[in-house]
Amino acid sequence: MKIAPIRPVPFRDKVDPDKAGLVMTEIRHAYEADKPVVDGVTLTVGPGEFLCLLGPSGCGKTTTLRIAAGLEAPTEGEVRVAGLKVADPRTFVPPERRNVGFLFQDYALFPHLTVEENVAFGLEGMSRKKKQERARDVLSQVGMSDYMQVYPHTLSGGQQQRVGLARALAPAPKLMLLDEPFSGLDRRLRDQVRDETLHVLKETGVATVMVTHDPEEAMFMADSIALMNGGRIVQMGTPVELYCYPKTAFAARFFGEVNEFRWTVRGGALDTPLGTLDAGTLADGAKAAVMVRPEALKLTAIEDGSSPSVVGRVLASRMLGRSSLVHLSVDVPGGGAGLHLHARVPGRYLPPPDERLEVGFDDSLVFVYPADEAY
Ligand SMILES: Nc1ncnc2c1ncn2[C@@H]1O[C@H](COP(=O)(O)OP(=O)(O)OP(=O)(O)O)[C@@H](O)[C@H]1O
Repeated sequence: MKIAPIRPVPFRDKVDPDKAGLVMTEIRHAYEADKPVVDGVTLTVGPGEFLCLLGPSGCGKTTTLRIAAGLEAPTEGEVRVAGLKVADPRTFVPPERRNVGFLFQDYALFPHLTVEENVAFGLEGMSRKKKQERARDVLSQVGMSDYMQVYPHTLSGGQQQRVGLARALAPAPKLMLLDEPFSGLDRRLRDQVRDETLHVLKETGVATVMVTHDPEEAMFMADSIALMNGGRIVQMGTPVELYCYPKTAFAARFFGEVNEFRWTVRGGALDTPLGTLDAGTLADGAKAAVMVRPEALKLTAIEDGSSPSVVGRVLASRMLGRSSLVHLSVDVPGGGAGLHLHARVPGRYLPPPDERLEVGFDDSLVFVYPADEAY
């Protein structure tokens, strides 16, 4: 299997809508009157761009994908695939005429057809020989040339998924739609299949939208991520923008563990037990929700005779494989229970309980929100 380098895609704001793989404008959808599950979704997926729809269960991401696919007609809004209008209140182009490829978790292969016949099945308007050639080409692209004449039941889950990908790519769609395609695979296989899928899709250069509820998977696959909650896109951007600059407490929490505590703004700043933080636009006296990623905390041994400004007492240390998690208590002014914080450090680092360590932090991974929006 040929592995192509992954090249950056142009920034989506500069994408010509006529050249975009998908443009969805002000999409609304309700299965029951007055209960919208998609509520004003607007997005563009540029040529060759990989966009993940990410969000918690029930936030409307699958419905958004189904609307792009033509498996659902939107109640309001417009959908364009490769420059052609495929849905608006007066237009509805069915899925098979939208030039889209699908890969779903349960998108089963036909058991009575060989791998090659499965892939050739959806090809139209070409001779038998051409269909066979095309099927062979895409099967070679996904590394399945050696299995063309076998039946799907003899293949592993990962191999079946590769055939599913080849079948979806065979008609050279302008847009690929993937709905949690790896969730049926066990973890090790999933990592491998998703890596292969990413490289194949990038080599093909097809615009892709994938639904996932797993932020790590989204960051692994995507050029851009549309984070959804309650039927709306609450933040859209690159993985770095979402992880390092979450605009809301919801986004900060969704992308990974955060240490959280409330603090009051005094003199335009937050004078927290970890150090002084910028209060942003929060007024004096306002309550802030402070969120600190565990990997933002830096732990160092205290040298004899030194007196660091922030000291944490180790409560427990746990090895998690690639990293270690240290539970700490940091004193708060005036005594009391102390702040219970988790620090994530690379590799094996297991300081014993009660050891005292200097605590520093990387302020690019510390976020401050108005407490009334966060809780
Ligand atoms: N065919 C349907 N009829 C009625 N309600 C539906 C239908 N499909 C989905 N829903 C509801 O619409 C809401 C959004 O569902 P959707 O599947 O789009 O969300 P999701 O973010 O993909 O969630 P999940 O990850 O759990 O699939 C949910 O409350 C769901 O119960």
